Amino acid sequence: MRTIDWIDGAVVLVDQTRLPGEEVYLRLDTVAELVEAIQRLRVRGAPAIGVAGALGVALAAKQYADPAELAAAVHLLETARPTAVNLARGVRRVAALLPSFDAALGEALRIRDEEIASSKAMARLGADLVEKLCGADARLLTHCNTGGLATVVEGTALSVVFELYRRESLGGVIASETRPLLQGARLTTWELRRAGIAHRLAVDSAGPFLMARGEVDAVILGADRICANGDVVNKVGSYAHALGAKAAGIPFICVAPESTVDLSTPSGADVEIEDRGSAEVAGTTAPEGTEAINPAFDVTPAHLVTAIVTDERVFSGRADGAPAG
Ligand SMILES: CSC[C@H]1O[C@H](OP(=O)(O)O)[C@H](O)[C@@H]1O
Repeated sequence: MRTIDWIDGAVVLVDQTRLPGEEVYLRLDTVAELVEAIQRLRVRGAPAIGVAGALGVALAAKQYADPAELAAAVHLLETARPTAVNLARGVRRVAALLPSFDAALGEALRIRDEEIASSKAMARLGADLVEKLCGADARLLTHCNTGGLATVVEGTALSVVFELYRRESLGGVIASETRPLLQGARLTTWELRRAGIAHRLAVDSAGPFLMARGEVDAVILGADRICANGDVVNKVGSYAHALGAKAAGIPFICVAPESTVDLSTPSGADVEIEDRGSAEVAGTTAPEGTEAINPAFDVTPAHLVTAIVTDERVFSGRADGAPAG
């Protein structure tokens, strides 16, 4: 089953807030329902929300005949979450074909199919790189969730893990839990268990120490936006893992499709980092009224990134191909 798809005139997606306990599929018939799903992370992950936004524009074309209402719906989709470039990019690409519903849906389905193909290509390129850098049986640490749940099928960084497993060249996987929403603890473990891949869970802050202790051969994770200078914007905690990898002298590998590369954004300093508010961090743990700071993403500077694997290339340094400054 795909994470998200267009079925019988509606967007159908697995509600990731119900995982790992319940695999529940939602049928969304309105733009408002889809925007809520994106904002609540019922659907999440840069490529997946790019597909969601694209399909949402088709939904809008079906729902709104009035041009002003249609434009308002498109804006709600485009701004549902600010950091992953895929969302706004997918929305804008399909919105260019409005008001035709058929043209919009056709383009949205092309974006869906492109992400499916991207996952397969990243799996091959990424597994080749891990074997080149680490030899066989690499012990990998991964952060957040980058499997099929973050795309449509297979995933980005986790598609490399799946490919190494298929090649019988995977030495182990540590999934960091990824506070506060626990994408690693809830979703990556669910995907690895379903695939029959042995793994262990670790608290986020253990990552650098496990690397220093020689228990990790490479860090492999995804991205929400790769900037022109090669800075990687990804789930908060990625930067700490990158510092740990640098200190331990092991590779730090980012895996993301070209749809996540944004050459119009010069560096990570130019990216809006979504702050999701106190409640997700303070929750029921901290005393009532405790204020929390909750950036959902952080920026790993290009100099800490060993390599970026996309569906088309493997590179280090600048993403735009310009000479290093
Ligand atoms: C393959 S994209 C995965 C990427 O998206 C996640 O963010 P969120 O769960 O908030 O949508 C995280 O940054 C992952 O690395």
